[in-house]
Formats: sequence, C-alpha cells, structure tokens
Amino acid sequence: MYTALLKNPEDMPPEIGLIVLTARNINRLSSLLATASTSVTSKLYIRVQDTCLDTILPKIYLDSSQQCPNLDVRVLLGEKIPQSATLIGDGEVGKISPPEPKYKKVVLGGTFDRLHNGHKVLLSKAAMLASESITCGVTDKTMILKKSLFEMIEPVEKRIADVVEFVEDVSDTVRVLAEPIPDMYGPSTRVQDLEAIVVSEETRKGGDAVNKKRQENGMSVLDVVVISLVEANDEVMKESKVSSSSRRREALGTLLRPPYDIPRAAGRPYMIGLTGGIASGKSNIAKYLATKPDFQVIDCDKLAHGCYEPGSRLNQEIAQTFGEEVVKNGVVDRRKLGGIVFGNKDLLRQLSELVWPHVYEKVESIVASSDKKFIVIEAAALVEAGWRKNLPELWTVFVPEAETIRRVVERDNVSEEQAQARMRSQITNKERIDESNVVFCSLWAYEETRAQVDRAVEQLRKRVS
Ligand SMILES: CC(C)(COP(=O)(O)OP(=O)(O)OC[C@H]1O[C@@H](n2cnc3c(N)ncnc32)[C@H](O)[C@@H]1O)[C@@H](O)C(=O)NCCC(=O)NCCS
Ligand SMILES: Nc1ncnc2c1ncn2[C@@H]1O[C@H](COP(=O)(O)OP(=O)(O)OP(=O)(O)O)[C@@H](O)[C@H]1O
Repeated sequence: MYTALLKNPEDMPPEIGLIVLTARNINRLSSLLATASTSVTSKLYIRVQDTCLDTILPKIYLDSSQQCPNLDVRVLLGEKIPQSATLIGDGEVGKISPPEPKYKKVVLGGTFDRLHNGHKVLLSKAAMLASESITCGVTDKTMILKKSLFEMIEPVEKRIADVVEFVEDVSDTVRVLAEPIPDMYGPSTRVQDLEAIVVSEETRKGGDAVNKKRQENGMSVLDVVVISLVEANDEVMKESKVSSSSRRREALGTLLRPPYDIPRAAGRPYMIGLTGGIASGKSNIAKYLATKPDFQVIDCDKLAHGCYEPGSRLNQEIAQTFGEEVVKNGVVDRRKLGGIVFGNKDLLRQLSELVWPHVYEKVESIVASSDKKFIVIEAAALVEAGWRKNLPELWTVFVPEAETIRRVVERDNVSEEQAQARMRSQITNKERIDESNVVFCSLWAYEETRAQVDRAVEQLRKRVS
C-alpha cells in the first residue's frame, strides 16, 4: 500500500506521492502541494474524498501548476489506490464519491503534446462524463504545422500513448479509443452513437463545427460540455494559460534524448556537435560557449576553407569529381564550383563527402592536443556530413522558417526568393531536431538564448564526469 513520508533527510526522496483530500484538509491544499513539490520527485496522486470531485478538480490542477510544476499530478477518478506511494500530510483512505456518468460515449480532441494540467482537466472531465468509453482524436500531419515550436512536437504515437496511459491510470472504468486525426473532425463526425463533446473555452467553436457537420451528415447533435482554461503566465511566449507551447519552450536547453553511446578514451574531451540552418544563430551560441572555461569550440566551416589550399589533395579530388575546369593552377574557382553545386542537393552532398574527411583530420589533431573537458564541433552541415554517429551529443539551434527568411534577407541583402532557395538547399529544422539531444531556439532576446545555453551546460556538467 502506501507509506508515510520519510523523516530522515538522508533517505532518498520517494518518487511517487499521495495526498488524501477531505473536507478537513481541503483548505490546506496549496501547502500540501508545496510540500509534495519538495518531498517527492516524479508523480503525485490526489484522492478526493467526501467532497465534490467535479467542482474541485480544476482548482487542484490550477494550484498544482503553481505549487508543484515539477510533478506529474494526477487526480484519481476511481477507487484505485496507487501502489508504493508515499502519503503527504495525513488523511485516512475512505470512500470516494465520483459523479454519476451522464453519457455512455464522449468524444474530444487535441494535440496533447507534453500532456499538461489543462489537458488533464479536459480528459478527466470526459472520463467522468462517460460510463463506457471516450473517443479521442489526436492531431497529426498538417494540423500541427502552425503551432509555435512545432518542430519539437512529439510523434503522434507517443502523444496517443500518453493520453491512453493517463486516462487508464486515473479512471477504473473508462476505455480510451484514441486515433490520429488529419483534420479537426476525426471520429467525431464518423461515429454515430457519441453523445457529448468536451471542449475548452478556446475550442468551443470547434465543438460547434463538429455539430454542424454531424447535422449535415444526418447524425445526432452532441451536447457541448465546456471547461474553463487553466491559467498560467508565460511572458516569453505571451501565453496566459497552461500550454504545450510553453512546455516546448521550457524543454529548450534540456536533454531531450539520452546521449548516444560512443566510447570515449580516458582523458579525451567529450565531444558535442553544434549545428543549425542558415542564420539560425549558431555562431552566436558558439561564441557564447567559447567563453565557458571548460569548453573549446572548433569552427568547422572555417577549417573547411583551409582545406582548399592551392595544390591540396582536396582540390585534386574536386577536379576529378566536378571537372578539370573548376580547378585552375591548383586553385578552386569557387564561383564555378558554387554554380555547379548550389541548388542541387545531390551534388552538394558529393562535395560535402569530399570535404568532410579532410576537415575531420584537422578536427582530430585539435582534439588530440586540447586540455578542455568539452569540445564543441560547430558545423552547418554536421548532420548531412554523417558526423552525428561519431559524437555522443548533437545540439541544434533553430528559428521558425519565416524568421530564417527575414534574417537572411536582412543580413545578406538578398530577395525573399533567394533566401528561400538557400534555406531549401539545406535539410529542415525538423530533420536536425529529430536527431538532436539538446535544442535551442534563438527567436527571442539574446539573454533568453543564453539562459537556454546555460541550462544545457549546467546539465551537461552534471551528467558527464
Ligand atoms: C482542432 C483541435 C482538436 C486541435 O486541438 P489543439 O491543437 O487545440 O490541442 P491542444 O493539445 O492544444 O489542446 C487540446 C484541448 O485542450 C484544451 N486546452 C489546452 N490548454 C488548456 C488549458 N490551459 N486549460 C484547459 N484546456 C486547455 C484545448 O482548448 C483543446 O480543447 C481542437 O482545438 C478543437 O477544435 N477541438 C474541438 C473539436 C474536436 O474536438 N475535434 C476532434 C474530435 S475527434
Ligand atoms: N538570440 C538571438 N536573438 C535575436 N537575433 C539573433 C539571435 N541569435 C542570432 N540572431 C540573429 O540571427 C542572425 C544570424 O546569426 P548567426 O550569424 O549567429 O547565425 P548562424 O547560424 O551562425 O548563421 P550562418 O550559418 O548563416 O552563418 C544574426 O544576424 C543575428 O542578428
């Protein structure tokens, strides 16, 4: 069952906590949540007894966002008591009285990226209203492209699994039928015997649109159940509600996937790749990292220039691959070569394949003589060059495409079309991010970028001995 909160400060803090909320201690909710925030490390269950669950639930999630944002809070909707949870405060486990479900089948939809307390209220409301099942559409494909930091949205399979796991964890009875949706309707306008749709104040119009389409299709009209927004303040993202965009922003500079398992000889520096698309803010971050006493930054684009020395091995290889006419007297005619490879991904790749081994040689000799603990390999085409597989970590900086175009037009004094062409000749932000361990976004003030980098460096120093 559950144990009381340990008092010995030397004991490891428990992962999972349990608060039993009754009419007696409900006025201490905020302080109980604050206690949980510092005494458990991962998850907090809340069991509400002899109080109206339906009314108190949104307040619990709102207070949790303020008092214990570090915890995955879950208000229990059924009799289930979580195993191996540590009791926070006092309270006897007794009977709970969940509201009678009003419907058999309820529908709802969302993107559900990094499940947050607003999502939990919405899903819990649906689960409390349904005696049989909730059908849940989870947005996919073009539905997510307009969202801020959409490149960081987790795969739809993961978001579906999180929705199902949450509902099955808090509810004893309800089945969840979740599926990806390519438009705002999904199963809501396909499944005949649904009875209600749960939406929030901001998606009420979506609920009305579903009903309009159901009527057009000769289907029954759904009851529209509206929940209030769980509020929060994110000044950087200009959000006034708990939101996935804020969660994505908070994830910037943190470890998104574990480091790759690359063997490292004793005493050898720990290598990190730093990459990003054109005008993403890479050099700015590299410059900042170079100010850290335990870091050395190697600018590969600069090293690459050094490989084109007159008469170099690389120049001979270029002549063999792209024709004698691009190399005159041992010197590469960069304009001619640029004219051949620019705008052609295959030829650009061929050129990279010739250049990168030479750069790698230079990098190796710098690394061998470095006395720093961390070496950052800064390169625009790091992923394309296939270097990711040699490095334990890849750090990527990006900005949304519209900002890239704006920056390139302004910085390089080119037309929007030319800026587009330059951007399109590279791989996409999403392709880089999908391989990255840490991601930065330089869309906001410089101090915000530095805060992301500081977060990454602090975590790195802790995980690498
Ligand atoms: C088109 C839809 C599905 C896209 O979802 P969206 O991108 O908004 O998802 P997101 O994950 O951000 O939010 C999911 C749901 O949680 C709600 N929500 C988000 N944040 C909060 C919050 N802080 N507090 C309360 N609710 C919140 C949203 O309003 C939405 O209803 C949605 O917005 C919509 O129109 N819903 C109504 C129609 C519907 O449900 N269609 C699908 C049926 S299968
Ligand atoms: N944090 C930031 N906030 C606002 N603007 C930024 C930020 N970081 C970079 N920029 C702007 O973006 C532009 C590109 O930055 P930077 O030169 O660092 O990018 P880069 O990725 O090294 O570019 P490239 O690979 O094209 O040389 C600069 O003109 C700079 O003004």
